[in-house]
Amino acid sequence: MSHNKMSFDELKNKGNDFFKKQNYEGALHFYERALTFQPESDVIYSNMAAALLRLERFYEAYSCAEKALKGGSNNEKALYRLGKAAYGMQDWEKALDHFDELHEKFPECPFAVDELTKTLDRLEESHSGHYDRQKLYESHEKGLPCDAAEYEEPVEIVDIPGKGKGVIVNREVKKGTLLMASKAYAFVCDKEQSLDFSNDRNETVLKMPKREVLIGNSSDPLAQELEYRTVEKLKKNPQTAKKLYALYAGSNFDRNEEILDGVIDIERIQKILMYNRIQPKIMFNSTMSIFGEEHGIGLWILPSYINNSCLSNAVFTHIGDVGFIHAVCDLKKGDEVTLSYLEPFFPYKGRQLYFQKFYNFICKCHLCELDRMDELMDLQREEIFNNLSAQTARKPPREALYYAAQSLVQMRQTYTNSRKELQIYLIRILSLMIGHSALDNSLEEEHVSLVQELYKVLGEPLKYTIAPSFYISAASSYSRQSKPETAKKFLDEAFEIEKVRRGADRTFFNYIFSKYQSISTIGTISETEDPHLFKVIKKPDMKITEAPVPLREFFSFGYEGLSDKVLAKLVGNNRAQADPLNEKELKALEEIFNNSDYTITDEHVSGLEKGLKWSVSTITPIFDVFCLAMLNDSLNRVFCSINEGKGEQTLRSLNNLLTSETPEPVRILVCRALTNAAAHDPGREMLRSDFTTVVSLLMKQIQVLKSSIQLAATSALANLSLIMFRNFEAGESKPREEALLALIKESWSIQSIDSIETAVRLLQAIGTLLWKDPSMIKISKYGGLCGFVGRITEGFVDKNAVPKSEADEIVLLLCRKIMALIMC
Ligand SMILES: C[S@@+](CC[C@H](N)C(=O)[O-])C[C@H]1O[C@@H](n2cnc3c(N)ncnc32)[C@H](O)[C@@H]1O
Repeated sequence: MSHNKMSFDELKNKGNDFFKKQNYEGALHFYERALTFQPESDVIYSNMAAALLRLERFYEAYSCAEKALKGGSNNEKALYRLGKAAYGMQDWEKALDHFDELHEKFPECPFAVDELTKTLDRLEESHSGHYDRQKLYESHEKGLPCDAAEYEEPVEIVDIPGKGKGVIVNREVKKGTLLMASKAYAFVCDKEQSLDFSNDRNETVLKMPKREVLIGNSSDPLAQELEYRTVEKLKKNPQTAKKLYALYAGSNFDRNEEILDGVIDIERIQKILMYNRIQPKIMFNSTMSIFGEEHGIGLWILPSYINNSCLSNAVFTHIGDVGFIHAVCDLKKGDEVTLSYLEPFFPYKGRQLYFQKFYNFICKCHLCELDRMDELMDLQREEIFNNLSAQTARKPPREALYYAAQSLVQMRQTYTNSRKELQIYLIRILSLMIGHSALDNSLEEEHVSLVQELYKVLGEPLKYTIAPSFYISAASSYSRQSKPETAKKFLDEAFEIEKVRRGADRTFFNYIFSKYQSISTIGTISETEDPHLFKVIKKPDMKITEAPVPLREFFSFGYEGLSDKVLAKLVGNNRAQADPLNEKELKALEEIFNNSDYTITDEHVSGLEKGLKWSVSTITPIFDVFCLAMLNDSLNRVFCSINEGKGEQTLRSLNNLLTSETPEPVRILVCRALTNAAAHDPGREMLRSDFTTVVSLLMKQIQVLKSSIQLAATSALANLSLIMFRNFEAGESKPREEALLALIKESWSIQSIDSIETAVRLLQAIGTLLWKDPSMIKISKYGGLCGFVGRITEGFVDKNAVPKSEADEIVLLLCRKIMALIMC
């Protein structure tokens, strides 16, 4: 039937069909046409309200629900939709009135009480500023919307000479006070990065009334998506144009200009986003916080009015799209609220360039004024720091600390006493030293005392941007040294800071801490006497008890899981050989197998040598023994040393066996032998002698879809990464690059990973391979390693869902850690 000839009922039914199929735009089209027959139809208005609610076009939904209510046929639905629309408009009073009426008139309505309770919660938040952060956090983690009201009681927007508009406090407030809470106008979470932000969206924007189109000028997909969502929000709720267009958009735009309804001023929106969007990861380096997992980019209207100070008196944090601003100093009535648009970690010149380039202003805050007066000294400081960075770049941690300690003395001398609290370069050196000391377990004492030293140097405001992660890392160190008391002290300090900067109470802090502290200290905090503090990672089912990156020790395949059948098979297979092992040699291999206290003799060596020449169909029991022999210092030397032993020959034979013609059980054992070879120096030397080939061959084994072979190969790979990492620390970088290239090259042929243990090993191997080397990170970035890491992770964990097991969590954490490494 032609649509033009449809009756009212047919149009209504058609609309309902579309609604059921969740095509709300389609439904609206037919409802609107039905209205041409019956312009006052309350049923149609009520249905339209429902469709508009689904489309989040709250203002129109409200007006349709009002009309439906006037018609009066089904007041229950109309009232409910009216309340929902008011809720979407964040008009809590109105929503409360409608839900109240709904409850009163229709006490049986199943939704009324829930909606009333929710609305009352929002009203309470908007008046008291009390939020259930854990609930918000859990919603966000589950990918659900974060339901929260705005709060702005203690602040006001005013004109600030020389800065345009700004925010002041309208009363005296104490440090830690919540100054505002704001629901983002538009928001994109980092977790969504893997989503395909569709390309044809630009077209939608182009079709709209506009002045000029510049869309797509930003290359960051998150920023582009934010722009898209901002425009979408405005399109759906044009009534919000006024508050959006009132934001600062640079000197070429008059924020008071009347803009016709429905006009999407793209150029202005882009400028508004440029000047006002908040991206904590980049601006405040919040990876340094234990809450660093919550990242995103958003436009928050009220916080957009806050100006910059490099030593800000407030701090921005967010849970999903709900932004919070807390005072981090006591403030007097009328004081301007400030945020640091950029970590003050950056030196003066860098900060100024950043502000000029991205925000078009010259910062005259207290820190910048001091730095400006001190500019010559700052140049000298920069030089000292840059020299130190170059000097320590590829040095082992101990040596790096030695140089840094000297620079620290030099740096101290560049500061006069009057600059006690603002010694950014001292902080930078100390942070660098903390970073180095964290790489070496034997430097734990130094690590902790450096953190303490940093604390003395940090001024109040800096504590809130820089400190918590350092406290946590010192707490972990003490915990590892079995000093739970001191560990707890540091953890308490971290809590005190998080209490101020994000209003965390102890329960929430512990909740987040137990969930995320493992990002930086995964699997390394041992149980302490205070189990509620260091609950940490429970042992996952699959025995992934440790998953550190970079790896701390070599993996090895031990005696567990071997049965006496191996020996019986050895004896049996020996009988079938043309040149069998003699009694003494058999006995010697038995000793290796039983790990009895043996001193190596010629028979141990000759037995293995002979055995390794057996055919692939009979060789497995020999390999079982050979794997164990690799763990023995002397046998490892005999078979692996390049200079004194048969290293070259052994590696060649092992490599030759890693072809597809070799039966899988043998290849598994070869991978295990390669893994175990790393147990001693000669074995490491052997593996180092031809990294590239070994890495390629191991990666090929991962292409076989079987857990045992994948696990053996990834374990060997992880060991190789650790060898390379250690050599890199000692100044050698070339083989690492070659190995990485080989890994990337082979990675594309890996279809699937069979077990979560393998995923963990592989991620650890990759993380260790990249650790701390900018050139490797560059290769990874451009070589597409991120995609590979993402694929490994996605095979096990839905990135947007809550991990179901500890093992899932470890995979996710490793993935995040590697991504952070690559994307930083
Ligand atoms: C996020 S907005 C802040 C609110 C803005 N002042 C307004 O009028 O809406 C950022 C812009 O504010 C101005 N601004 C921020 N901090 C400033 C400061 N410390 N000194 C001068 N201007 C500043 C710059 O123009 C910057 O691009």
